Amino acid sequence: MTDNVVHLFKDPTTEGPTAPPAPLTVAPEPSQRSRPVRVFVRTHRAVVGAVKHEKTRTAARLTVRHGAYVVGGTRVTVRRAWDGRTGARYERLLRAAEAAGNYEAAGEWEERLHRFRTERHKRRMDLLMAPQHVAKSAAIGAAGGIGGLIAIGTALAIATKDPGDVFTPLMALIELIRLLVVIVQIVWGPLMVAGPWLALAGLWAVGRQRATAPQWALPEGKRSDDAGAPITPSIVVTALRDLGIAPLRNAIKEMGDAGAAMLGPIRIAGCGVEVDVTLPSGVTTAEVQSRRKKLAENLARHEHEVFITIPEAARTVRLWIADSGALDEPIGPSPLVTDTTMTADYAKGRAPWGLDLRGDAATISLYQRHLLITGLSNQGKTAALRALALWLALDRRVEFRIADLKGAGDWAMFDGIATVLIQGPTDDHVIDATEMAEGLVTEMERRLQAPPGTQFDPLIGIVDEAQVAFMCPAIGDDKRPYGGSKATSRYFMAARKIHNQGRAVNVLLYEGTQDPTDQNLPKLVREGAHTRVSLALGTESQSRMALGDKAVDGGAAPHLLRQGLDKGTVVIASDGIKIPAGQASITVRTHFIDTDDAAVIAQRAKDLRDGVTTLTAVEPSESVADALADIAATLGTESKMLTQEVLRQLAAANPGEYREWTFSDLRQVLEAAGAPPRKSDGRMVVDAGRVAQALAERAADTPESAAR
Ligand SMILES: Nc1ncnc2c1ncn2[C@@H]1O[C@H](COP(=O)(O)OP(=O)(O)OP(=O)(O)O)[C@@H](O)[C@H]1O
Repeated sequence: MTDNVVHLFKDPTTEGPTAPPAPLTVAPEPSQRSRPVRVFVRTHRAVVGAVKHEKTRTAARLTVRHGAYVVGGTRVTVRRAWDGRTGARYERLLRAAEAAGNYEAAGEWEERLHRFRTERHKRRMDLLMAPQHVAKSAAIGAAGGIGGLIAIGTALAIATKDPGDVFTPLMALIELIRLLVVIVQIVWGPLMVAGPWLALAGLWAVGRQRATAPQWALPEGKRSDDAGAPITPSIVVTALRDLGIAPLRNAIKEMGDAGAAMLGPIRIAGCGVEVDVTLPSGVTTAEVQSRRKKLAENLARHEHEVFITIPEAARTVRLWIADSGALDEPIGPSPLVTDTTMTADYAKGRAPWGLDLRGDAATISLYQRHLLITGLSNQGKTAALRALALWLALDRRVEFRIADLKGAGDWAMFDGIATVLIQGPTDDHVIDATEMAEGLVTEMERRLQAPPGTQFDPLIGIVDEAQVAFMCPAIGDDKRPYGGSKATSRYFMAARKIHNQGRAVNVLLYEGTQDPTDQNLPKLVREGAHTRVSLALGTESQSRMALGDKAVDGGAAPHLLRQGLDKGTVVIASDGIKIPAGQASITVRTHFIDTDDAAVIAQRAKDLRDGVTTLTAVEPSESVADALADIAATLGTESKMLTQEVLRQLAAANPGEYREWTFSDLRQVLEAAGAPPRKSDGRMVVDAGRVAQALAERAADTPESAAR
C-alpha cells in the first residue's frame, strides 16, 4: 500500500470522542406558542382551586358542623327553658291533638293549660308579697342567730370565767364570712373567664346530642348513617313534613315534637314496617300518594321500597316501608315444587302463588273468576299465569284448552293435560285460537241450557299473548275479522261472551297480554275479568288499563315496579285473594317455577289423569252465528225493515249473540257485506234486496271464483 491510496472508510484512529446525542424536542408551531396567562385568570384559578380543595372543604364542614351544634343547642336549651316556664308545651300538644282530629285529647290538654295558668298566677301574686316576707324573715333570722350566738358565748364565758368569750362565737361567724368572701374573690376571676366557655361547651353538647348539624356538614362516615336506618316516629314525621305539601308542613310545625300524634303504632310487617298516618285537615290522601318518590327518599329508601295505600279510616294513609334491600332477596321455591304430594281443589282450594309484602303466603282462589294478566315483555307474565294453571292441573276435573300465541314452548308441558294446545304466533294460530274460544262459547251455551242445578266440571280456556289475537288482520270467509274489537270481530266477541256468561257454568277465560293499549286489549275485555293482575308496566294509564281506576286510585302502582328487577312481582285486584281491609289491591312476589320444574309438576298432573289426547287445532264451531244470514232471515218476506226492529228481532231469536248489539254493530256488518242501511221516509231501514244480493255475492265468492 502506498500513501497515495485513498481509503473509502473513516480512519477510526483519527476520530475524536463521540458527543452524546442531542435530545429531541418538538418545536411548537408559531401559532401554538403559549401566551402568558393573565393575572386575574391565574388568581381566579388559584382561588377556585383553593376553595375546591378537599382540605378547605373539610375545614368548612368542621366549622359549620360545630357552629350548628352550638346554635342548635342554644335553640334547644332556650326552648326547653321557655317550655318549662310557660304554657307553650301544653299549647303545642293542644294544637297537635286538634290537627290530628283527637278532640278528646285536645280537651284534656286545654284543661291542663288552664290549670297551669291558674297556678302560675297564684305563684306571681305570692311573689309580690315575697320582699316583705323575706325582709321580715331575714330580720327575725338575724336577730335570732345573733341572740343564739351570744347565748352560746355567755355559756362559754361562764365556763372559762373570761368575759371576753361572750363574743367569741359571733366573731368566729364573722371570720367565716370574711373567709368565704376571700375565697369568692380568688375564684371569681377564673370563674368569669371559664364560665362562658363552660356554657358554650354545654350548648355544644346539647346540639350534638340532638344532631342539629346539617347532613352535608357531618364527617363522611356518619353522613350515610340513616340510609336504611330503622324507621322511627320521628323519621316518619320529618319525612312527611319535608314532602312539599304546605298544609302538612305547617300542621307538623305547629305540632312540634308532638307530630308523632299523627302516627299509629309502627308495626313489623314482613320484611318491613307498616304505619297508619292520620293526615291533618286540608291534606288529601291523594297528595301524599302522588309524592311516593319524595317520601321514599325522605325515609332513606328507594321508591319501590315504599308502598302507600288507603285504609278504611278517613283521612288516613297506610305506609309500608321495606327494610333496605329486603325486596331484592329471593323468596324461595313454590310449594308446588317442594311438596310433591300437593293436589288442588278448583272450587274450595287456593293456589299458592307467592308472598305478599308482609311476608305472608299469598294464596288465591280461582273459583268462577275470569283472569287477566298484563305486563311489559319478559317480566314473568307467562311464568305467573302458568304457575296458577299448574296448580289447577292438580285437580283432575279441570279441563284446559290452551292457545299460546308466542309458541316458544312455555306451555308445552300441558301436552297430555290440555285437550287443545295451540302453539305459535301466525295468523293461522290466531284462527285456531279464535275457533278454540268459539268452542268454549258453544260449550258454555250448551251448559247454560242444561236443567238448573246441573254441575259442570271446570273448563279453563287460556290464551297467552292474547294481544296477538286482537291485532290479527286476518278476515274469515264470512267477511268477519278474527282480530279487532268490533261487534263482528270473532275473537273479541267470543271473549266477551265467555266473560258475560261463562262464570256461572265454570267456563273461564284466562288471558295473558303484553304492554296493554286500547287496541291490543280492548276496554270491554279488560273489564270482563274478575281477577286482574299486572306485572311491571310503563305508565300509569297502562296500570289503569290493567287493574282499573279503582285499584290505581287506591294506590296500586305497577308502573312503579322496576322493569327487569321486579320480575315476577304482581299487583292484584281481585276478591279471590285476601286484601287488607280498605285496600283495593295487593302486591305479591310470585314464586318462580322454571320450565323444568313446570314439566315435573305437569307430569304429576298427568299421572292424576286417565290420559288426555291433546289436539293442536279445533274444528270450527257449528254455532258461530252468521250475522248476514240471520239478518236475511229476520227480514223474511219484507222488502225493508226499520233497523230498530231488525235489532229487536235478532236479539229475540238469538239473545246470546245479539242481545248487546247496537245500531253501529248492525251497520258494520251490513257495510262490510256491501248492503248498508238506507234512509226511507227519514228513518233508517235495512233493505232486503241489498241483503239478498250480498248473500248471493258471498255464496259466489269461492276460492275458485276468486282464481277465475
Ligand atoms: N317470579 C319470578 N321471580 C324471578 N324471576 C322471574 C319470575 N318469573 C319470571 N322470571 C324471570 O323472567 C323471565 C321471563 O319470564 P316469562 O317468560 O314468564 O316473562 P313474560 O312476561 O311472559 O315474557 P314475554 O315477553 O315473553 O311475554 C324468566 O325467564 C325468568 O328468568
